[in-house]
Amino acid sequence: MIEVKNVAKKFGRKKVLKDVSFTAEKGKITCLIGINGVGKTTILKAIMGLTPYESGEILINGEKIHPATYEKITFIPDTITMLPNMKIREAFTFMVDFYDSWNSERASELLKFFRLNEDDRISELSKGNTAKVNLILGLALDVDYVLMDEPFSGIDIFSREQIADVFTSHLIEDRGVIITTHEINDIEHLIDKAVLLDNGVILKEFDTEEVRENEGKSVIDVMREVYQA
Ligand SMILES: Nc1ncnc2c1ncn2[C@@H]1O[C@H](COP(=O)(O)OP(=O)(O)OP(=O)(O)O)[C@@H](O)[C@H]1O
Repeated sequence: MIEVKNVAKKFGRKKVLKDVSFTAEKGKITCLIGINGVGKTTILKAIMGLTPYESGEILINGEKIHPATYEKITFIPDTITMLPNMKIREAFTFMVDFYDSWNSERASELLKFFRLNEDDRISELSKGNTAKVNLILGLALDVDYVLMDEPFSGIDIFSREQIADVFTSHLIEDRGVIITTHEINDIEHLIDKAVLLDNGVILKEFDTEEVRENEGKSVIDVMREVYQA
């Protein structure tokens, strides 16, 4: 489990995170929802140990992040971090060199799933295909948790559907996934848990299926109640 406990973070004098607490479990897709600039990326970076925070605590499987944790968790940023002149194949080789947890078989399977060619150069890919390669770079790692920053942002409906298919396939297996989004519509049916963020605090954290069954409400219904209250 990933446990974010009372995390506070400032950039200069601006308090971006005031008191953020939530959990994300293995085997579940947790979605961190909030408008642009609310601090979603900052939370993912804090979980990864990529940005310091003033107070609070973040635990991954009960432990604070340490070097060995990077074989258990990965972060897929919203822009690709590979050099543009690399071919997809070269990006994969780079990953092999850096991560013990790289699973070449899964990478090939994902490449086939997305109908991409390993000889394609990253700089020559469309926006949607770049997003798919970026996703493969994270999903082909045998890790417990995958953090994805806006994986559906700015890409066409067919690419979005293809990416959504990955979430319901064996390629995710029993991993814990945290996705951020400011646009819930396309992914509402995929997520197990929603975490609503605003003004530096978590306004609500809920099990989407439970709320649907017990209260007959969709994620959007709950968002309306919470954000428009
Ligand atoms: N390195 C930084 N220095 C100063 N301010 C920053 C820095 N990084 C982020 N911020 C500010 O912190 C706030 C939260 O940013 P963050 O990127 O976490 O938001 P977000 O919810 O992920 O937004 P988006 O949906 O647009 O990606 C923003 O107001 C942003 O301007």
